[in-house]
Amino acid sequence: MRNRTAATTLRKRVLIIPGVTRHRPRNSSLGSAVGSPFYPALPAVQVAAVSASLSTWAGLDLTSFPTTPRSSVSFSHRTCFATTRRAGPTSTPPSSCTMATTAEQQAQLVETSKRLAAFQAVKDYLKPEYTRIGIGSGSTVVYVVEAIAALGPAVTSTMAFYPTGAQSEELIEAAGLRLQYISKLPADQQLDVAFDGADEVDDDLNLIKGGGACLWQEKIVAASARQFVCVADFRKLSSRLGTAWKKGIPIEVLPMAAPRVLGELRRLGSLDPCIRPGLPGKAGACVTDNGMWIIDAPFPPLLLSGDAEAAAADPRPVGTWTVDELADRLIKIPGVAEIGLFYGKNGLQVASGAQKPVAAYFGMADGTVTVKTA
Ligand SMILES: O=C[C@H](O)[C@H](O)[C@H](O)COP(=O)(O)O
Repeated sequence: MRNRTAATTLRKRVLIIPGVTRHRPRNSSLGSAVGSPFYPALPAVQVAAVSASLSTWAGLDLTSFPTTPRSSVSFSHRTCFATTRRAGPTSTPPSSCTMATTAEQQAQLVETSKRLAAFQAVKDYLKPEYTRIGIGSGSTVVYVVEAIAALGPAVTSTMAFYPTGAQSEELIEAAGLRLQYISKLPADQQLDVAFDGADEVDDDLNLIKGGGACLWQEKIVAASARQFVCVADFRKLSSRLGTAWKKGIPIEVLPMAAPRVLGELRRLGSLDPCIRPGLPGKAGACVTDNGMWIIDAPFPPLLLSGDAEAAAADPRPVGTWTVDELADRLIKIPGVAEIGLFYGKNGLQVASGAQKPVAAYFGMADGTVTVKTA
């Protein structure tokens, strides 16, 4: 009863904006962005509600939420809206979680959030009839593999798993899943689905990836899948790329070209781009699975196409780009192997080669999972 009341209250707060298929609470901080030159049109991303006995299904111990009273962590059917914000500290957990005071508690909260999102994404997108599954890189994907392995051989024995690098290759093998390589995938065939993490996700489901120095193989695997599904925690949910993730856009470069690429990046308005160090594990530059280096290139928050159209009358500040504009410029710089912007189309819009996810799952700090779909 308590939860039904909460859901009803939230539904009453939904604002219907003509021409926009997005749901948002009236008091969302995004409200102040509506009508501003850079944030005039809310993108066509639907924010769906997810809940439903997830803890039971995922086998989670809710007491692992260190600070939220058990009674307030509800998985019964309740509406959960995206908490997307325009800028600033978008990763600040809701007030119900501010009791997570120690670093250890915060870290635990993040891990639990990742795991919740991973189990829900696998539940929703891994169909028993699928045979080819892409597995991305990073700390969140660990839980994706855990969720898949938990389905047991009855479901997974007919599936082959395609890694995006050395880490995911090890994850697949350690989970007892069948390893296969994207180089063996016939050109006229696709993966059924690929799961991967992200460093930041914007309102149009553009992504920043590569924070862990994996992006090139990830992009190939994502673009080889009919559906790419992103799994993340609440810190990654953002309105515009570059607001929460301040380290810059990861760019994989040929080492001998790095100085020239840095120069080009500065000319495009990047604020202090730099070669990522391998420290503390390795002296010198960070070397990717592909023998390349990573340059991290910070830019001012990236606009969506709708932002740019509305701002056409005003000259944009130097270095202010839309995601698509910047990505198209970066990928053309000689020496750039691949960029950590996943942008353009998703698997619902094109038959193959899509970089953007069809859905992004965010484990929230209050124990719910928010899903954004294309
Ligand atoms: O380079 C790493 C990959 O792009 C990861 O998917 C991304 O950094 C997210 O990693 P995590 O799940 O550890 O936050």
